[in-house]
Amino acid sequence: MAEIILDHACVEFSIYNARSRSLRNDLMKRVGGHLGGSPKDDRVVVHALRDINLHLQAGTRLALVGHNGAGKSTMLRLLSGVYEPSAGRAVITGKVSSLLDLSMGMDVEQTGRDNIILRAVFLGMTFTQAKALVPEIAEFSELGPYLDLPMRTYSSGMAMRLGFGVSTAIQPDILLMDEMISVGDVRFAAKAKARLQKLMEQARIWSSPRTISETLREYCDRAVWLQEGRIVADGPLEDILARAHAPD
Ligand SMILES: Nc1ncnc2c1ncn2[C@@H]1O[C@H](COP(=O)(O)OP(=O)(O)OP(=O)(O)O)[C@@H](O)[C@H]1O
Repeated sequence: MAEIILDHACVEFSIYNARSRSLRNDLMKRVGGHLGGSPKDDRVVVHALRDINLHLQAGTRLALVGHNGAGKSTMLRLLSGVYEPSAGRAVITGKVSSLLDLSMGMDVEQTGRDNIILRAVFLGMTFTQAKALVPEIAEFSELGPYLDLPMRTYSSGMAMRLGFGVSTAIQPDILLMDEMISVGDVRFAAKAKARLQKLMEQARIWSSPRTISETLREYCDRAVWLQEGRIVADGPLEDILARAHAPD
């Protein structure tokens, strides 16, 4: 069963060597960080998420809204298990696919073919399952002979196609995305969008902070509004969007 429970979860980042007084003061003012222990301590602690309580069950289509720096990306990383809460609990049940960093686990010195396997294993497949994926990803990514060259010879679009192909080949229970990913020319982008939509329809829990608004309305029914790392509202998408975008 797919389910995510965040129970009074907090995420903090320590920034070391923040010696400059103006930098420290500015950071504290902007992000609510506090100075570390002793007066000689040149550490600033940024509270990226504070006291988050959230329960996502199968069927949840969640949008995260909030200004820059509100904590949306940190929340996705917490939901995917990349970050552990510094306080509180995060209980994640189900297979999570995170389209946040498409090339994580890949090695630019290896060929595209080998990197399909590396990335798939990184995402939780066995070596045998990963090997079986290669023909389908090779066809989807349309890299032709480049597939047998080291990835450092690829353009950024080519690397993106490969990473996107592998990341979307795995059927997740929980799908987390940062934004609608652009993967090349118009024809390929249409093909990629169709693949992504299939994945979004099949995932049991789906969450993203940055999608084009039509997609947000098409796919999400619930929204969480974040401000300075706290949830200030959680409810039906249209209500939250109206509140979040209302003039002060
Ligand atoms: N690795 C990190 N080290 C230190 N501080 C961080 C780190 N990652 C995020 N932060 C801080 O945590 C806070 C929340 O950042 P986050 O990236 O989650 O915001 P966001 O809502 O996704 O912003 P944006 O819309 O601009 O991408 C910000 O103050 C940011 O500076």
